[in-house]
Amino acid sequence: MPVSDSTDHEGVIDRKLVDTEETNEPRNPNDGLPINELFVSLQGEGKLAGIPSVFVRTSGCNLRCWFCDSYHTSWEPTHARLDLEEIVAEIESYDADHVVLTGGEPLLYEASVKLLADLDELGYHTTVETNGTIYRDAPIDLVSISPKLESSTPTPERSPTDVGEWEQRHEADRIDLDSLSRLVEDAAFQLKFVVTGEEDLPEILDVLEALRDATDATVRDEDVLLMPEGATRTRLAETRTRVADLAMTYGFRYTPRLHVDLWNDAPET
Ligand SMILES: C[S@@+](CC[C@H](N)C(=O)[O-])C[C@H]1O[C@@H](n2cnc3c(N)ncnc32)[C@H](O)[C@@H]1O
Ligand SMILES: Nc1nc2[nH]cc(C(=O)O)c2c(=O)[nH]1
Ligand code: SF4
Ligand SMILES: [Mg+2]
Repeated sequence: MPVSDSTDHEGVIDRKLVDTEETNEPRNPNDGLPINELFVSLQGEGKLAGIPSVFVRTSGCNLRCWFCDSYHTSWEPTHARLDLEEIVAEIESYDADHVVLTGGEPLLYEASVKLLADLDELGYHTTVETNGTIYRDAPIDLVSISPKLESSTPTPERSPTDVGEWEQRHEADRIDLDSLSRLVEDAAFQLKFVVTGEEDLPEILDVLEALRDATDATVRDEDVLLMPEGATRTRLAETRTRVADLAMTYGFRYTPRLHVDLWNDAPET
């Protein structure tokens, strides 16, 4: 069960701790990681949906999707800085053998590599949720890549706050074929595209064609998942049937967002 109030759990993050340091700078892994939340839930998305998993959510992102369901890791980063030992101790206090490292963008940080190596040594199955723009050489059991389409780009009309420089930065950085190639070559992977409608499909086909040209790894259609855009039950109800139909039409896989069905947009779920 998700822990609704992290202060009830041993070794915890005080979610009220607000640290707005700039998080995109490389740091010494010994400095730990900026952690927005750490909780146990069911993996809600992708090939491993339904598996009890501990989620470690780093704060800070190099992109700014207008629809980001983790606003406090991207548009308004909020976190406590935890040592890797504290993070591992908190993970070990839960009864789960799957760990999902997510964010924000967890591969911004060299310390994520050290955390993944420590978890690997302890025998955990690790999934990394990443936007695919940054490659790091790390022991990962499943790299869950969610390349960002044009429909994710924030504009003054569809931005949760002042868009500033982010329309250009997001658009320039959202697809990096070199990183995508190296990520799919290194580990078992899934490509999980956030989809709103049919207009997203030509770009997905283009990204797949470019990736298949760029890599020797085999990218099967069953590794490609269409995920409905929606951070709330209400929004998902508008998108999911359309996206399921598109998966059938194009021969890709559909992934639900089980946690949204179960717990809507509650934190730590
Ligand atoms: C918050 S992101 C963190 C990891 C990484 N930054 C990324 O985007 O893959 C975790 C997952 O949530 C997805 N996501 C974020 N907001 C969403 C929304 N409104 N609807 C559907 N999926 C969303 C992302 O595409 C990604 O697969
Ligand atoms: N239950 C649950 N499953 C998830 N799978 C990926 C998530 C993420 O935010 O990366 C996520 C999440 O936030 N909650
Ligand atoms: S890349 Fe991920 S964390 Fe960053 S803004 Fe987009 S959905 Fe949010
Ligand atoms: Mg999430």
